[in-house]
Amino acid sequence: MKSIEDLGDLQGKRVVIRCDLNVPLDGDTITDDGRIRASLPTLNALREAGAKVVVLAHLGRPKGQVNPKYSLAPAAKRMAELLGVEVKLAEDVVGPSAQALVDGMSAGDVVMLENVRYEPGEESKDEAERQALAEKYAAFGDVFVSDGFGVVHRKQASVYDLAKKLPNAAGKLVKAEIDVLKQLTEEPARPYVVVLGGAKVADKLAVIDNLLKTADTLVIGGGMAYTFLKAKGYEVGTSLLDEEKVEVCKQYLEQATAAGKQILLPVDTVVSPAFPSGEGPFESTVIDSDKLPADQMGLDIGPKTAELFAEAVKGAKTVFWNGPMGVFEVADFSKGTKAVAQALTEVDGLSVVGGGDSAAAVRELGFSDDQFGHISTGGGASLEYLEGKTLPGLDVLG
Ligand SMILES: Nc1ncnc2c1ncn2[C@@H]1O[C@H](COP(=O)(O)OP(=O)(O)OP(=O)(O)O)[C@@H](O)[C@H]1O
Ligand SMILES: O=C(O)[C@H](O)COP(=O)(O)O
Repeated sequence: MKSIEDLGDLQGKRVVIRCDLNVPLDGDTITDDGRIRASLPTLNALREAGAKVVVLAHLGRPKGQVNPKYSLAPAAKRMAELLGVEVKLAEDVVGPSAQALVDGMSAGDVVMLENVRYEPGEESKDEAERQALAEKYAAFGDVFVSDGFGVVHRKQASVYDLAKKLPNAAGKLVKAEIDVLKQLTEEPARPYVVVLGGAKVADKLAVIDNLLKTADTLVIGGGMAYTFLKAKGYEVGTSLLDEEKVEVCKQYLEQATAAGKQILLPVDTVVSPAFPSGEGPFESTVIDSDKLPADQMGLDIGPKTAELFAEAVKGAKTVFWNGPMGVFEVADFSKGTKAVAQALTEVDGLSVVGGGDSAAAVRELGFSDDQFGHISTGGGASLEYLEGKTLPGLDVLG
């Protein structure tokens, strides 16, 4: 994997860079700008080298449709503030607006294209469709820099196919993330505990198979937990559930027992009649996990679980955590996430938090970055790296 220094003299060259600017938003206010800050070292280095910097990024999952809700406008504005230079945002991804802005660039300028996921080709399973879009991205640059670590697990046009079309290098963020995550794959100090939560249940259940081989204990909370609770034969009310994965979760539980590994699940749950929206206050009750009423939704781990999980975390020598334990954005459902975050700060060893919302959660709940060994910008990407999987966006570089 080359570094940006290996790309030769960048003075006046157009550098297309893939960043992960998938930041949490409340309306159009960014609630955590960590991923934008993490992109700055590479962007600054490119500008200092005299490059014309063309930023590609996604926000959310607009599924190939233009949708102003997923515009990169807030990210472009924040990037401009942090860089201290103008960041012009194109009105389209590869259309006339993008072309005009790229054509008008001078050395050191930064232009951002609109959300790459507005283009159906970006996430297409059809390689030819992705390639055709990647060709258009490539026409905007002389070289490509991959720095969106949070998205390197996706085989998508701006992450994977584009790298095949231009001389490429990994950015500073990608390099730095790998340096830390390597410590977790190469003989981690034990006990090694992995904590999983969040809402991307289908995506992240798949990593458990391999994590069961490397980690000593898996702690499962957040939206991930209910598919496991169902696999144990419990009813989960209206909680987040991936019905198709119940059988797989049963197998994971059996696999763990056979391998002498632990999977810790919530013993109690904070439930509410509906997903919280608006200002609140919200009704909430603590219920044992095997007694969830049919009309209630689990939105946080309960206090007994918080204690159980915190003990497991504190006893570890290596911990990786991805995915909040509950809907931490709402104070009533943030206690479990806070308890786990607190436990991570007390670990006598390496503690790593990964993921857009997970990083946002620890910061929003009052913790500072230096209380953890590392805060990774990658959630799914970090998990797949830890699994030992080949990540398309890394594999393609070099
Ligand atoms: N019990 C639950 N029910 C519904 N949503 C939940 C529950 N617990 C947590 N969440 C939601 O999960 C979301 C975060 O999940 P996600 O898997 O995206 O984590 P992440 O850290 O952002 O990782 P990545 O970077 O891979 O996206 C939060 O918005 C939170 O409200
Ligand atoms: O938030 C993330 O994990 C990355 O930005 C990737 O987003 P995705 O899961 O929608 O591909």
